[in-house]
Amino acid sequence: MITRSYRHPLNSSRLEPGEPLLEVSDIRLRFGGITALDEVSLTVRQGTVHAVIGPNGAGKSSLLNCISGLYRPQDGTIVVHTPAGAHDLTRKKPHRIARLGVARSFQNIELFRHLTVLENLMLGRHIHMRNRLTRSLVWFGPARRQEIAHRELVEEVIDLLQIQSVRHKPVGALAYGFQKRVELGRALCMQPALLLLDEPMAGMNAEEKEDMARFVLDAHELAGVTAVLIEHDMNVVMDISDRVSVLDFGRLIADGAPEQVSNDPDVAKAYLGEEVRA
Ligand SMILES: Nc1ncnc2c1ncn2[C@@H]1O[C@H](COP(=O)(O)OP(=O)(O)OP(=O)(O)O)[C@@H](O)[C@H]1O
Repeated sequence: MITRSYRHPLNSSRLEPGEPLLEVSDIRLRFGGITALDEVSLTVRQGTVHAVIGPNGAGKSSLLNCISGLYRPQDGTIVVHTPAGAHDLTRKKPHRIARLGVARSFQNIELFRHLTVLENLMLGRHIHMRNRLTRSLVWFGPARRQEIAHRELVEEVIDLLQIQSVRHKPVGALAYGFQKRVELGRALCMQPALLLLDEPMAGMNAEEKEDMARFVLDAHELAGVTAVLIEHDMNVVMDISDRVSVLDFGRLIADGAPEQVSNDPDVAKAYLGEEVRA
C-alpha cells in the first residue's frame, strides 16, 4: 500500500497491516420476533476495505449500528483493538465508540444542511477539541494554535476529496454526490481508526459512483484508512474490496476474497432468491 504523508495523519490506528482491528464474535440481535443478526462473526483487518453485502433486510445496517453503538446486541462481543488495548464495544455509548476512532457515515445523509461544507467538516473535529471557551480566553495562544492545526487537517481532507470549489457553500445547496462526499469528509476529519460506510454510493449515477469509489479508495490507499463498506453494486464491491462478508436473513453465509465469494453457490442462491422475491 502506498501511503501519502500527511502533516496530520487521517488514520489513527497504529496497528500493522493485516492485524485484526475489529473482531465481531457470535453477535445476536433481536427485535421482538425478528432476528436481525444471528451468531454473526467476522474480523476486519488493518489496512483493508471490507465489504458487507446481502439482500434487502439481511442485517447489514444492523451490523454497522451494533459496531457504532446505536444498537445493542443481546449476545456476543465486538472488540476494537487500539494502541491503548482491546475494547468491547457492545456496552459502550456511541460517543465513547467514536472517541475510540470508529467513525461512520449514514445511508441517509446526516449533515447540517444550513452550515457550510467547512463548518460541517470542522464539526468532525469536535471530538478532538480540548479547549473550553473559558480556557481559550485565558490561554489564547495554545487555543489559536490548536484551531490552526484543526483547520490544516480539514484542508487536507478537502484536498483529498476535491471539494475546494464548494468549501463555503451551504451543504443543502450542493448536488447529492457532493453531499455524500462531504459526509465521507466529516468522518475522515475525525481521524478514524475504522471508517464505517453505509451505502456511500446509494442513489448515485454511474459517474458519481465511480468518483465516490475513487475517493473511498484514496482514503484507503493514500491515507491508510481501514473501511467497512455496505454496498449493493457488485461491480463496485468487486473493484474496491479486499474482503467480502455476505449476510442473508441475519446469518453470515460467506466470508472471503471477492472472487471466492462471487463464485459461492450460497451467495448466488441468496441473490437469486431476492430476484424471485422482487
Ligand atoms: N429498529 C428496528 N426495529 C425493528 N426491526 C428492525 C430495526 N432495525 C432493523 N430491523 C429489522 O432487522 C432486519 C435487518 O434490517 P437491516 O436494516 O439491518 O437490513 P439491511 O441488510 O441493512 O437492509 P437494506 O439493504 O434494505 O438496508 C429487517 O428485518 C429489519 O426490518
